[in-house]
Amino acid sequence: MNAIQKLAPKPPLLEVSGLCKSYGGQIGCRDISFTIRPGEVLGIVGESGSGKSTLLACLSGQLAPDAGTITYDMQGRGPVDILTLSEPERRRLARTDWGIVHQNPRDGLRMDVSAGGNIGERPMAIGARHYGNIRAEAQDWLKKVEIDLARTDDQPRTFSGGMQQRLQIARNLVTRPRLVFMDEPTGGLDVSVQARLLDLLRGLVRELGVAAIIVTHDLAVVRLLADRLMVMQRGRVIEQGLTDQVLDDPHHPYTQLLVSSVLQV
Ligand SMILES: Nc1ncnc2c1ncn2[C@@H]1O[C@H](COP(=O)(O)OP(=O)(O)OP(=O)(O)O)[C@@H](O)[C@H]1O
Repeated sequence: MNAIQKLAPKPPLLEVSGLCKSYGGQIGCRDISFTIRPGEVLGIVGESGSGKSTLLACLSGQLAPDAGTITYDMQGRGPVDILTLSEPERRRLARTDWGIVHQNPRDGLRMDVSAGGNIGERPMAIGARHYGNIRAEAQDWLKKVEIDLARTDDQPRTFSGGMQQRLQIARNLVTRPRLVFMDEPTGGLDVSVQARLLDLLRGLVRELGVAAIIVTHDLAVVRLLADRLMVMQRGRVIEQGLTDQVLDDPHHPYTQLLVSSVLQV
């Protein structure tokens, strides 16, 4: 790589343009455009009903938008409009290049499969076959997310909420995805458990250089994890920029309310 190539900005990993989704007459999200570069973490905040989950569901292929394009730089293939991918192609993308961390770990884990099995399933789904290696990798990830190896063969239903969430994170990161979607990853957990989980997430995201889109009500979460921030209100993006800039010097009156905590999101 020459000096000019080193200095050139990385091409976008994800490019979203004019994305709209309505439910009948009800606006879900409207005219959303942004880009994410490899390794970048984008936070999305806004009050309840502002369209965060709708946007995340469209981006991660769980919901079909009414208009707009979502271009993803697929490994070995280059930029593709994910809305034109076939269903098997999109499923493969979701298993390999992407991770999805749900607010409720029950939505992202198989509760009747052991903790080790929950992690090992992902590498198996993309071709890993050697049982010893799969188990070793699963245990390596259990260690990374601070789950006692003695619990490898236990089902997640016997885990606490915080442990389940850490297991869900390990399950998603084991295949080293390039983009992870997270919906309120610390929601529903005790404050002390949230703080530890956030620390862990921050370390893993940095170590792996993974890009992430994090939807949250919690400004502390974006302050700690997100490079850039998008603020949504009534389905639209009303302000976006570097996280510290938006939070320290908010321009839109709604963002000012959010930051001054007058408004409970
Ligand atoms: N399945 C649905 N049918 C009809 N309207 C919906 C549906 N899902 C969402 N909406 C509407 O779309 C708008 C955006 O909702 P969305 O769930 O995306 O917001 P949100 O910001 O994620 O809210 P929350 O923080 O409460 O999860 C809201 O007005 C909501 O009522």
